[in-house]
Amino acid sequence: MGASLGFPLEPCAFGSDLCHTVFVSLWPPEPICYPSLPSMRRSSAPSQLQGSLAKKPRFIPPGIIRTSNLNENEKVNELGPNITFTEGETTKNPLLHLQTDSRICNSVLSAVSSKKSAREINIGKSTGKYWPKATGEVSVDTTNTAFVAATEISESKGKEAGPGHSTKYFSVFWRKLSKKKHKKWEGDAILIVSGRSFTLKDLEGRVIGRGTAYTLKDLDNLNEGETTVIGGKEIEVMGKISSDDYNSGRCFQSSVGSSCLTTSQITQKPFSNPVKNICKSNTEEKNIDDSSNFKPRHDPYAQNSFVMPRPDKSHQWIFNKNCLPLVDVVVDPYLVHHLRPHQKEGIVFLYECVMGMRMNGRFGAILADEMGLGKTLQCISLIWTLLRQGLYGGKPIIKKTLIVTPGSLVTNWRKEFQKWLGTERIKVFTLDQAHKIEDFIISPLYSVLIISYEMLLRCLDQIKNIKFDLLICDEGHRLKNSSIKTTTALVSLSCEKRVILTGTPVQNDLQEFYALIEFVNPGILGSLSSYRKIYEEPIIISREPSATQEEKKLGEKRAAELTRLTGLFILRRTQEVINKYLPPKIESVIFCRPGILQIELYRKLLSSQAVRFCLQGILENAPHLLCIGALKKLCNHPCLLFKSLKEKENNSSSEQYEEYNFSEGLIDAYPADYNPNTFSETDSGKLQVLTKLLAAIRELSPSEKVVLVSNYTQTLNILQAVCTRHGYTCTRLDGQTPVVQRQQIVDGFNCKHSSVFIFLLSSKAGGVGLNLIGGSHLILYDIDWNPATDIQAMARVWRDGQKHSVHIYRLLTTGTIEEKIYQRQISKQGLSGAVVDLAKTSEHIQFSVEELKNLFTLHEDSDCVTHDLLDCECVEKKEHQAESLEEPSTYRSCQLGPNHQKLDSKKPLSMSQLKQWKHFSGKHQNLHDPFLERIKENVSFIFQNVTNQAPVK
Ligand SMILES: Nc1ncnc2c1ncn2[C@@H]1O[C@H](COP(=O)(O)OP(=O)(O)OP(=O)(O)O)[C@@H](O)[C@H]1O
Ligand SMILES: [Mg+2]
Repeated sequence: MGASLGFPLEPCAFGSDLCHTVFVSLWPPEPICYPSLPSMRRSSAPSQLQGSLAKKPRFIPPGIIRTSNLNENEKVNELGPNITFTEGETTKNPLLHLQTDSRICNSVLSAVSSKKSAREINIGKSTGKYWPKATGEVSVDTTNTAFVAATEISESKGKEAGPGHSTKYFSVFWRKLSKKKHKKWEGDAILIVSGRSFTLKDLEGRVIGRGTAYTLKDLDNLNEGETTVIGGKEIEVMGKISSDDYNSGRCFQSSVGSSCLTTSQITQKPFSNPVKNICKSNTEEKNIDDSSNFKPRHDPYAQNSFVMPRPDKSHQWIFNKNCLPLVDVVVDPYLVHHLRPHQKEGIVFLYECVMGMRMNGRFGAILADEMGLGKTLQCISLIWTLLRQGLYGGKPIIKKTLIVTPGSLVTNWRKEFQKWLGTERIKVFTLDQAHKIEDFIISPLYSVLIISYEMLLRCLDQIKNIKFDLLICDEGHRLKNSSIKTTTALVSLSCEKRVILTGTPVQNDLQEFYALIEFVNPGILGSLSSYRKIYEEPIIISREPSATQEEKKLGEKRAAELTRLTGLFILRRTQEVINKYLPPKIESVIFCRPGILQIELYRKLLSSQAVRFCLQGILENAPHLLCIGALKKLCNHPCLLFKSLKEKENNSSSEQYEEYNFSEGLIDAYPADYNPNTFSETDSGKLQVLTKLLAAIRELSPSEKVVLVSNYTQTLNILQAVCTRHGYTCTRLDGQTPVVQRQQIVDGFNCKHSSVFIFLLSSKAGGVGLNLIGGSHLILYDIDWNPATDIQAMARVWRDGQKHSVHIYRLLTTGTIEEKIYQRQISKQGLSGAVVDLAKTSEHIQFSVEELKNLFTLHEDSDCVTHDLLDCECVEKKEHQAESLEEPSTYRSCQLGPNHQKLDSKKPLSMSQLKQWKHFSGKHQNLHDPFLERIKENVSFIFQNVTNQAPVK
């Protein structure tokens, strides 16, 4: 390619003697088509190439970075006399061509020592599926890689197309009709023509003109360069657009995400002639006499070396202005032998993103690996590599890194640095009460600052004055709202290499998704309004049941395009990739029979005026949240409801309770001398099960520990009281725990020699990010509307480093609202494949009257309403009665017939998947699980699933 480019083939002055260890770029290594720099969007439009450019300022849609103000001609001149374009290439983006042309990669690398071929970049070996390429293309193992975004989201209104006509699309310039002499085009637009009607849309997707009654001939025969007047606007046709380009939305943002040359570097730095560069580098070279800089820091040819992908020519062109030799970036072997294959893949992904190798001019990434996959280690490896090494002349890529994380994880980050790099290699600074930001600022020792989101806001002014080259936001889904203070604060930092880490899927809400993307790669999806028009609206419309085929198709295409675009810088792998490193996990959903007092109170509550009011269908101001809250409290323990009723009774401002006569008769249902502080364990089905379970664990596995999770502080108080009653040592982490103490508490629990038996955890306060591998039994005492909260909590113990088999118990009160919430979690969320966001609570859920009716029903005669709903064959055959827990999970009694689906753990558990779990009535003779055996008296039903079960010999 580019054969006609007369590039002077001058070898780089550094050189050949380094060839055996360094891959030296012979700049320019071979003839390259250098690009014309401006936005390439419509440079091929004949109207622009016909000399009319000056009077038609190019319109750049928001979000597309302008490359230069120069016009085409000027740029071509700047390329110098030796550079010409081959015919036809002036109208393309040669760089884009370069990047997608694998030959380029080959030719660059051919300058490398012949050892290269004998050598393998070892991550390729280890995963067998992933191979980094110097071209910036990346192939990712898609079996375990679910790129976040929108496979579920689908799609739009193709109103512009009338029936029976093929729709045509044109890119046009437009301006208002005017009699002025010197008229200017106002912008680019897309003209959609269908039969006798047309729609004109600007590049933000807004309709700026619409009309009918044009003769078919007029509109159908529009040709490039032709001008016409439609709907009061003058247009000039620049070219036809394929329906595919329109449907995918590419025509609106064609330079976004397409790896074409839209880099901010080019915007910021003046275009420089490679010939001049060479001269410049020759002089600079004299100043650089430390040739050892040009050696890779670690031997790239050593066995198991882990070498980062090399840059392609366009990257070199942009970032290696001084023509420094290219040096292999090799991850420290000290780290490499710990890395799992998926972590190597993740490190390459992060490296390519922050280096701008995946998308020119974009340096952001979202690593959305599921919980426990070691996002921390992947980042530490990245930081350590970039701090010490660099592609061009070996110059380190970053100097200072800022890590922002929830308060409870600040110390954990420091400990992870120590764990993986020791104390000597790197100095990290954690900001807390004892360590002030001033100390970080004045000390040259520290290259990493770890800070909580809260502290960031407090020290923002000082932090803004520090130059950070890399910004990592842990549990970064909190940045989904662009107007909150934290996001605004982080956006105000000038650092352009930004990484968000999150274990929570980010694509469920398209606007929040936009906010996260906008944070890491500002402008990549255009302005919010254009994003809405081009992606969000068509996608949402296409999901409505009333959507036409056309709308569905458009929405699907737009969703696919959004996935493609964002997939370049979002990576998500699921738990399965580390399953093999983890011990077995036995997950049980336990349906606990409610106590007598519970049932009585429950009935009373359901017949209360408040509940009746909710069911009348007037949902506005209905007290349904109040009722739901009361039922949930009752399920946890009647004493919780008693306390809140008494509080409300004494509190005259609680109009709500009075208005609906809420406590009417309820208090009377409690024994006259009821004392909530000396509560009885038998009054709550779940508490009875819990105490028996704790006793069984204590007795049968005395060395094992328990994590006990609740969403409510008051419930944790009860659970803590139970621990004290039974003499169990416990520790507690909830929203009130001071941040500085959190890690200490976690460490104390995880310590092998600690005497603490139970870790009481408030899932909302401390669920995210914590490692509680000291515990091997995790009990979820109550259920949250949001499956993400529960999933987060469950992931705390089944993690790397866990030595015991893990038991997860989810306690639900049979027949009550808890079962309904569970069903909602697994049916709605499971079916859509989505996990709602952590911040969503029942306040965000809209309930229909039907749903409320269902919620406010007590099923007293069922052992398990959830199982009744499954339509399971075992009901007739009574198979589950006979099933043994020891059977491997492949031998399930309730396999679905033709509807049988393979378990797909990438999605939350669905109803049909639940059917495939082993399940038993509490009356079952032999549960073959010593812990469950001890509790079965109070249990009506159990579902159980075993992951990573040791093979049966
Ligand atoms: N390659 C590895 N070998 C052994 N242990 C590892 C490895 N990678 C990570 N770990 C350990 O696994 C645990 C989980 O890692 P980490 O906290 O980074 O997970 P995460 O992806 O951030 O999860 P979350 O989303 O829950 O925060 C940590 O204790 C970490 O030290
Ligand atoms: Mg984490």
